[in-house]
Amino acid sequence: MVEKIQQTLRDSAAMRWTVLLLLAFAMFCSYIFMDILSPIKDLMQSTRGWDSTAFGTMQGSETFLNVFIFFLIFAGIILDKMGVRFTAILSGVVMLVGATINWYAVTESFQGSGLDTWFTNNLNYIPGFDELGISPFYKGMPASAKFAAVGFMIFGCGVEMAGITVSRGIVKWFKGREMALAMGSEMALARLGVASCMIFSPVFAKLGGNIDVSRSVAFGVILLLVALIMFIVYFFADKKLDAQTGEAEEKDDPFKLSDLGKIMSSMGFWLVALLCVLYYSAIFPFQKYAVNMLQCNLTFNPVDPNSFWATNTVTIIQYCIMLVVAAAAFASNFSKTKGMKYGLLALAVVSLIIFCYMGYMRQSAETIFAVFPLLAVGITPILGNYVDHKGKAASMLVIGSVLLIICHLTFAFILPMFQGNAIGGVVVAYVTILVLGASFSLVPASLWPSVPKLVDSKIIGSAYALIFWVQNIGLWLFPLLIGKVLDKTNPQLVADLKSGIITPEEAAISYNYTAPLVMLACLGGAALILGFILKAVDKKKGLGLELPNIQK
Ligand SMILES: C[C@H](N)C(=O)N[C@@H](CCCCN)C(=O)O
Repeated sequence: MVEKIQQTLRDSAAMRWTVLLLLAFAMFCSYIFMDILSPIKDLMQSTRGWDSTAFGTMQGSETFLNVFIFFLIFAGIILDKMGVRFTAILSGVVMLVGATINWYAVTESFQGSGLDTWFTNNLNYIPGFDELGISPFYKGMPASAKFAAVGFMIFGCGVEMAGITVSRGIVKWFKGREMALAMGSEMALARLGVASCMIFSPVFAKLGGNIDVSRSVAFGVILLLVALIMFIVYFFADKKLDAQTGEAEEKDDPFKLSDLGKIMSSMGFWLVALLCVLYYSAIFPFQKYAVNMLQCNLTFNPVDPNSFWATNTVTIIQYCIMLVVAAAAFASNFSKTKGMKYGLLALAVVSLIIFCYMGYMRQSAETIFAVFPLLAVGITPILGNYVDHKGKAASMLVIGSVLLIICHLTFAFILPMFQGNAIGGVVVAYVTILVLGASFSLVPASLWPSVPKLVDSKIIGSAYALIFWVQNIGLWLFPLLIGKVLDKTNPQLVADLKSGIITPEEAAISYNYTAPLVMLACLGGAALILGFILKAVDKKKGLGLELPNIQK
């Protein structure tokens, strides 16, 4: 019996974790591309003429096909019918195709091309969608932003498909083993991707002293090629596993439309799905504007371009320190002795302080914001472990929502008070970003492992597809809304920009972000109310959300 169990690939811890590394690294690359333009919003405005509405519409287009053409629901069906390895490769190809289109749209070669002319004159109106104000294009949107939106829509189909596929892949390889830790680790690596893109995207855009935003996107495209290679390697490992087990597990529970009905009749599922859309709408769309929000609210003293702090060597040193923070915090999860655990945590904290100091010395918003996903890298697996052994997932959702509200209100009302105070502003920004990072660990670490408690295990794939679909509605709407609210609440700035009183460069860093931030805090408020309702429903119906995943 023992001999038979040890014959399969997933029974080897090394093989299992290697497979996880392949999947997680593919997601790391995908998350880099997802936010590749976020830290260079100002450059998109100054070099490509994308105002906040154009930027927000383009960023929001990522989820358009998933939401309105129900691609995510089809992705769930494809996943259940065709299996994890086929869908993984398909999602990798779709991401790469979309990203390549997105890259071409922001290159110099696109400017003045036939496609540029065509997109300038067309796609100004999508019948049906336009009347509802939900079109991913609008009259006057720069052609490069429209074509980039087409690419980003396709990429969005691939990346969300990859998200549910990777979750199911992890279940396939880790079920009955360290599944929560594996999921937490995968999310941690994805967060490291976001931190990496915050640091490297502006570096590539400004490489060699001349600005070219397409270089950053090209960097993202190359990484997506690497992601595809990871999925191809995974394909062979997964095929070998199926050959060993003699089963095609992914086909055991085929997707049926009636499954959707079963999921939809679960109140707990809806509360979690709604909480998910509200919470994530206040995080991911914010991430796309956060760097610009800091540029607009903090006073940066220009760093001498010839100084040590302006060199790319510092970027690389800072990135290495970031890796030390992440690795030390992550490794502390596995340390056998208390001394080792606290030693690693102390190393993580000291490295984090050095990282923050370097961010301050570099006087750049993107390196300051890079600390946000970093904290999540370190503590998401720790919190996942906590949920596994101690439970309290619903309480963690509530605490995460409270922290979210506090952070957005601090950005809206307290940070602007420090304008002109270079050190005070950066300190408030760092503390708030770190607290937001803690919130972004509490919620994902407790939300995703709660889903299996709410629906039958046979329909978990469809449940993830449905929850992603609901969440994507918010991820589509809110980047767009933030952009629109920004332009509407800064009428003087928009008028001055139009009449040439201020340059696009000046305009790009002069927005007042109060209104969008209050809007995001309200989302947190709604998530908090749902969190309390969920806690009450959990208590009444005994959903088990506060119980540990691993029962002793
Ligand atoms: C954006 C995406 N739909 C999402 O929700 N991502 C989650 C992770 C979901 C679990 C993936 N294996 C996130 O917190 O990044």
